Amino acid sequence: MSAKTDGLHVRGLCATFETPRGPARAVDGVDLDIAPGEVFGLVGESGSGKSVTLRALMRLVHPPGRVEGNVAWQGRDLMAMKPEELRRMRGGEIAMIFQEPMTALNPVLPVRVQIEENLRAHTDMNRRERRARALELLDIVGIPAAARRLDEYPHQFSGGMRQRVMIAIALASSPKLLLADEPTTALDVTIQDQILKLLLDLRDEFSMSVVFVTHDLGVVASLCDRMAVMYAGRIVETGTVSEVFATPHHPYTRGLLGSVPHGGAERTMLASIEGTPPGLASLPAGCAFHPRCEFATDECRRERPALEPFAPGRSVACFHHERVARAEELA
Ligand SMILES: Nc1ncnc2c1ncn2[C@@H]1O[C@H](COP(=O)(O)OP(=O)(O)OP(=O)(O)O)[C@@H](O)[C@H]1O
Ligand code: NI
Repeated sequence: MSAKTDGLHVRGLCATFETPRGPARAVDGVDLDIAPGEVFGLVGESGSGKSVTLRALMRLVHPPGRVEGNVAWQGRDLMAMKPEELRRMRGGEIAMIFQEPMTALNPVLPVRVQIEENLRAHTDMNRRERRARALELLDIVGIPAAARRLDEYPHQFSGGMRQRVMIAIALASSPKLLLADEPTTALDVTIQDQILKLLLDLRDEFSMSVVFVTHDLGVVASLCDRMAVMYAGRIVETGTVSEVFATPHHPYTRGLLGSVPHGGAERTMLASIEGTPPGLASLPAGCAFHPRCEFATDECRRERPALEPFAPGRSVACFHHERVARAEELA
């Protein structure tokens, strides 16, 4: 593992669950490098392992689930951290936001108390400073009449406002890394846009890194610097967003991007691809994507392609990636 001391560096991350059909590797050898201030998009079909990746790297996969691999954050080894140290890190330097805010919010505590709790746990502010900062945070996330709303309970907020409350709580600790798992999917489009814009502003203000899990390619195009595409627990392609959108090298990426106009930042969900994703406990031999792939050859049915660099900053796990890229250029 490299000795880089800033950002997030993940090597060989695996997460395994026991299922009635045998062990299922939901995350299988994932590598990630996220620089400070970088916004990184993680995409892939439902079940490809995006959420488990985020949980695994925060060590939130509980037994009998197992996690292996190396995760270094600012030069510190998250996998070797004591539970106490890890708890301080989570919700502190590293914050997480999810699709469903009610799971992250405490229904019986006013919003003010929840923000101030987080400030108390993760900053050395005194009581007066915490009060002032709580108000400021609700303001930052764009909640109107923040002073009045501070003493309300989560259920008194609408879906979009509740999402903002969750973000305000997450940001109370001034995180350096935000793990965002489809935090806007449940909201209507205008509110989604406001919250995404807010996240970008906050990225600038706090210079935090963001790992963004989403099904929305428009979000990736307008928000993210680099991206990775996951299939059956593995990363099959990575690169800058503009390069991957312009010339996908993996047939799966090509399929996902199918409906996106080149360089377009329209709100476009991942295209659906013919066939279904494989069951994790019974992956096909060779490349897991081969049964759905129009480029597949005997080699693909026999051997599993490794994720390999083919250009600066670009990697792909496909024996035929040059053919795929050419097909894209001809299209
Ligand atoms: N606790 C668990 N026990 C067993 N299997 C699990 C567990 N958690 C997740 N999985 C399996 O791991 C695989 C990856 O799930 P994950 O939630 O990461 O997918 P995802 O890419 O986030 O999908 P979505 O886009 O629907 O959120 C799935 O097959 C899922 O069923
Ligand atoms: Ni998920």
